[in-house]
Amino acid sequence: MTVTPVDLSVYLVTDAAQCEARGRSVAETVAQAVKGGVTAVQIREKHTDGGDFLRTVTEVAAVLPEHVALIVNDRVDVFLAARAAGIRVSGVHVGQSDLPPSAVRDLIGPHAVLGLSAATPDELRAAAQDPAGVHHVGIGALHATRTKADAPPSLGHDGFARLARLSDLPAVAIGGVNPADLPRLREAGAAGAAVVSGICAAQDPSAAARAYADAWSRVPARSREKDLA
Ligand SMILES: Cc1ncc(COP(=O)(O)OP(=O)(O)O)c(N)n1
Ligand SMILES: Cc1ncsc1CCOP(=O)(O)O
Ligand SMILES: [Mg+2]
Repeated sequence: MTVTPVDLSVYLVTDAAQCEARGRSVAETVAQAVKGGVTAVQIREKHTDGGDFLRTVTEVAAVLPEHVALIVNDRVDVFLAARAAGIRVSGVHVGQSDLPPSAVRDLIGPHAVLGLSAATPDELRAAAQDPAGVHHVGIGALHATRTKADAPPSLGHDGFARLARLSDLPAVAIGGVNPADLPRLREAGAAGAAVVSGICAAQDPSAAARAYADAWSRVPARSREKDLA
């Protein structure tokens, strides 16, 4: 696995319904959020057909600066179709009930980002040992969330830190993450925070993203070894 480094510190995961409820498309929301400091974007479409999903990925890619990773949730076929069409997509995020990481890696190749959800010690250890080369893990839910009905139970900060410590993979927290959580997450060695409603449902996605980016940068980066010792 030789993946280009990705900044996951302020990781926006999109929700079309939340964006539309604010009168914006997903791409408009992403464009505003990037101005506020979002560093990575995942397109998550749970109720959309393949064609519309691909259109959204295409629209988002068109507004995304080169340095911001674009990750596709669940749909390896949409990632492959986008890449085949010459759209800059960085990788795929899958969960425990999606295609297994090894199958995804075979399809996306050695250079694409592969994110995997993990919510238990066994899932964390398996991710770390997976020869497919999982690039990072999404650990959640940090707090209760209304965005995902079947989200795993809340871990809280202590639970997140305990899980993150079990592997050397970069770990992002997800689920009800607010800007106030970011200093504690960074101190626990997190690579970042994945956020849906905190940005998609915000009146001003740029200001919301800036609040996350500022909160992240308030805590100096420390070596992961030191953080997790
Ligand atoms: C960064 C990140 N972490 C976790 C998830 C959740 O993925 P999954 O468990 O597959 O659930 P769905 O998002 O597919 O409903 C994620 N999407 N991103
Ligand atoms: C996709 C996902 N996976 C675990 S919790 C969650 C939803 C997080 O959404 P929000 O940031 O609005 O709580
Ligand atoms: Mg999934």
